[in-house]
Amino acid sequence: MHEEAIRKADVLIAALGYIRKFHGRFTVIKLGGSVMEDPESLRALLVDIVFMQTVGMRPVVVHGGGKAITAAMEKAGITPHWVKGRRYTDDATLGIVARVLAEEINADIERHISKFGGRASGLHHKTHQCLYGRRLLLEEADGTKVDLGRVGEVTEVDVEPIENLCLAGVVPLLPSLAEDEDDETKLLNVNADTAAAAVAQALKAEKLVFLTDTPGILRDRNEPSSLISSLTPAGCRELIAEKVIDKGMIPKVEACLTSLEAGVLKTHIIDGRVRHSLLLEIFTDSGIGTVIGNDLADDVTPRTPAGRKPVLIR
Ligand SMILES: Nc1ncnc2c1ncn2[C@@H]1O[C@H](COP(=O)(O)OP(=O)(O)O)[C@@H](O)[C@H]1O
Ligand SMILES: CC(=O)N[C@@H](CCC(=O)OP(=O)(O)O)C(=O)O
Repeated sequence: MHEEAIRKADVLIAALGYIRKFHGRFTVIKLGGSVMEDPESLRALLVDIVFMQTVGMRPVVVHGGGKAITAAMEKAGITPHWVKGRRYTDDATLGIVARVLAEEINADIERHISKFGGRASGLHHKTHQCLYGRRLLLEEADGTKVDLGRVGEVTEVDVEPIENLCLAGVVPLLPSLAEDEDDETKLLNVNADTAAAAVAQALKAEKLVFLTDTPGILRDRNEPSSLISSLTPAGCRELIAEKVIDKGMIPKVEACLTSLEAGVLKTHIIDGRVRHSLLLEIFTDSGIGTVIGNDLADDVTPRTPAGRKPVLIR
């Protein structure tokens, strides 16, 4: 019992350096649909976020909810349709996206955070809109325009309300919806990874953390022990060219690279299904997922069975 108590104190002391280092700094946390599907994982993550806020860090949550949107569309008899990794968004789909993200998921996260003793507040078109954007225009290789409907990209972030909530000890919660800068009565559906990157850049955040359903970036997607602990932007580009980084991981890594270029110090891709993954990544030397930063080395050393890997100062 005595030993166990001392071990607990050691853990607290080990966290102290990180708490000091990140005190008053913004960490943008992106919650993806895959993580939010599992109530137990979500609960543990929200407790981590309450912990971060309580010790004086400034967590800011940006969330998607792709799986819940798909389920709601199917219930409404609309078949989801994907174009270049984005959900084709007609007006009926946009209505569902806005309802599911802002009124259901956002409100649910807010309720849970308050149940765990924290304070959180949704920032969106029903409360206070902070993300503004324009329609996303993509082209095929032959120059033909791709029609994505009401899909957008963020062009501007109103940082003041986000900062004010953080200063007041409240966690801001932003769904990945932007107001159309060409028509203020309309919304745009934004990929949540790119929305999180836009918020991290605007806040000049210390960290941008993606919580997803894989241990991090894997060299072999079917082999969790092939986790790559740390990467440089150049290392990421090589892995994209080699198609080791593929599919849903591409927008995440690209969001990491643009954020690093814009001054965010470190970006992380971690497994939101692991209990307290956020605390383990931020408050321990070894972390649990992949960290991408300008001043890191590409570290592809496999982990030992105990999950240890070379010490890395994050
Ligand atoms: N090298 C890689 N390492 C890990 N996952 C990868 C890699 N390349 C592609 N992926 C895929 O990316 C997925 C994560 O992206 P996505 O499904 O969009 O997550 P989310 O819903 O959390 O945003 C993983 O489940 C995996 O299938
Ligand atoms: C344009 C576009 O595709 N938008 C996404 C927004 C939600 C999202 O990105 O959710 P995840 O993070 O759970 O994937 C969508 O409609 O699914």
